[in-house]
Amino acid sequence: MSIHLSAQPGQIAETVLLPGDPLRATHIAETFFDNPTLHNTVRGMNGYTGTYRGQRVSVQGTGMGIASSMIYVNELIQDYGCKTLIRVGTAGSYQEHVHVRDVVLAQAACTDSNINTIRFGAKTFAPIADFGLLERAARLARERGHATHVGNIMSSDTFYHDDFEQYRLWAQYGVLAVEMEAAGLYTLAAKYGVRALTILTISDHLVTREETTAEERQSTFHAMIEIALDAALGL
Ligand SMILES: O=P(O)(O)O[C@H]1O[C@H](CO)[C@@H](O)[C@H]1O
Ligand SMILES: O=c1cc[nH]c(=O)[nH]1
Repeated sequence: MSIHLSAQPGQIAETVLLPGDPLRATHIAETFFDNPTLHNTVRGMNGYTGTYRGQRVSVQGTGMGIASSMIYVNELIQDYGCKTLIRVGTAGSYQEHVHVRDVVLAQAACTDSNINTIRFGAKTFAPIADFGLLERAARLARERGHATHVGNIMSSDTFYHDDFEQYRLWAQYGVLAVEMEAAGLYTLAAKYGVRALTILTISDHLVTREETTAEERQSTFHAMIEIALDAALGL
């Protein structure tokens, strides 16, 4: 047991998928895992372990934002020995050519969060994905023909910005989309020497203002989940 997870030692697999939404965790376990067992309900943050194509795998909801998700990532690595952490999340597109339902593989994550100012002061740290995982995921996405983009994203502490248009600066620098956790995940993965990747599905569009429903966000977006599970096979 850790402070925020009630799983017993050994109950969580070395590979963990990390959706922000705990109900997406339930959906993933029920749809993709064989023999899933629920190992956490503390704070309603559902976590399950099962097998996928014969390999043990877990899924753990992290809540929204870097602050919440880093608590789970810390405990999964330090208390449960997890080695491969793949976030499967939703994101808002910053770019006209990155459409709703497209997949984004986050090669790196900018952030407006203070997490790395606290660590590194005025010097900046570049939070990046594990290259091996990224390469596997990119190959799988290409083979499956799913509209997929690889590049930089923004992990923001703020969902509702006072100035909606502030995203345009990041868009000018080629940032593809915004979510709220990847920079924290990548930073902790670097600190502890484990693999991490963030795979996102575009759920809404800051340029066109197109949106998906909460139901779609919770239970569809299967392409990214299959890419995440298959990219981790054999690791
Ligand atoms: O769909 P999830 O994984 O929660 O990810 C995105 O959705 C939430 C905001 O609606 C934030 O957590 C953001 O990162
Ligand atoms: O953080 C997020 C997630 C989805 N859509 C957004 O606009 N922001």
